Amino acid sequence: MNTKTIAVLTSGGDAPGMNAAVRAVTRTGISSGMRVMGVRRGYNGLLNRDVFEMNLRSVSDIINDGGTALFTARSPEFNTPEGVKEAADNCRDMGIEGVVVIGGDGSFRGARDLTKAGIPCVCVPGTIDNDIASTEYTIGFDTAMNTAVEMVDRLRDTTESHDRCSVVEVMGRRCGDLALQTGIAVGATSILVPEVPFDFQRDIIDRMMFTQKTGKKHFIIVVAEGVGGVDKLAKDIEAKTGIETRATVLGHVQRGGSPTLRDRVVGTVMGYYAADLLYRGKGNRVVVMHDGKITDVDLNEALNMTRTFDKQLYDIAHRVSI
Ligand SMILES: Nc1ncnc2c1ncn2[C@@H]1O[C@H](COP(=O)(O)OP(=O)(O)OP(=O)(O)O)[C@@H](O)[C@H]1O
Ligand SMILES: O=P(O)(O)OC[C@H]1O[C@](O)(CO)[C@@H](O)[C@@H]1O
Ligand SMILES: [Mg+2]
Repeated sequence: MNTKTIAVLTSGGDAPGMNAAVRAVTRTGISSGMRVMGVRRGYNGLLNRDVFEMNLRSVSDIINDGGTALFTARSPEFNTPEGVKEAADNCRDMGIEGVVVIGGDGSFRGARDLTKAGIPCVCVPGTIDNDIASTEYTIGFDTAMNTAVEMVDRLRDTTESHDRCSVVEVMGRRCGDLALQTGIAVGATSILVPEVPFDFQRDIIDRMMFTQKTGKKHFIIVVAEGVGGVDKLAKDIEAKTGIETRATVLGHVQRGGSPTLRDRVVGTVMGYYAADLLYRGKGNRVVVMHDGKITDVDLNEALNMTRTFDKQLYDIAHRVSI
């Protein structure tokens, strides 16, 4: 049986490209003959019934916007058995037969619970962290990487002018992908990620001293948020090397901005795919990128997968930063 009324929401941290996905879900759903409801502020919108019917023009002029036009939230109220039941009851009451959830791993766990409570969900990976095991790519990652690179390039100008060292923290709570890609692109002397334990002397100081001997006078150390501690690290580096060192946390600036071409295109294709799955009566799925192609996997299986960090790329990064 085809789903006749579906809803779409964005949840967790916003990510550039979420709007492209919302737009594609809406237009694919409507052009397939379904009603499409927009839910504001993630799972909170299901609890508060903050839901409105979308038309083809509801999603005009958002493909180029950062953030999410549906707003987002982290909802502790939903993350309880009572909250999930209330959200599912509200969906039934409002005639919502399936939900597209655009968000990160936490949002996917919420979608699994909502599916179990009788409302089939299809998940779309939208997070700048790229930390979802079932997919090679999450919407927002490319824009965030490019923003981080632009910001570190600016830091490099001042770092170089002063013969200093800059320790810069990029986002990524439990995932070093953003740090790794950014670190490579800015030629960082060291990249610290939560997936690979580091030794302060061997992986930072010795590297700085080695490159200094061959004439290097300024240094960039990229640190993932999941490693943290950049202020202390900067002090320790300065104390050990005598090189003036500054710490910078890039923070939420990395989540904003107009999405790159890649995030608009991947967001569009994943959104289309998600609405089409619900149209074909398929729930409990995650839309993923696998070998560069968009496909789907079972939601429970997706949540049981473990992510592998690209250690080979990490090693290459350090081989060439000497
Ligand atoms: N284990 C869980 N069971 C049910 N719902 C959950 C669970 N974990 C998270 N959620 C719901 O999903 C919301 C978003 O989760 P979370 O804050 O972890 O962000 P996310 O989707 O992982 O995105 P990101 O990490 O990219 O910011 C939570 O506020 C909560 O409502
Ligand atoms: O916006 P908040 O709640 O401060 O969350 C920050 C977290 O969200 C993320 O940006 C992912 O969306 C993480 O990289 C970061 O740890
Ligand atoms: Mg998450």
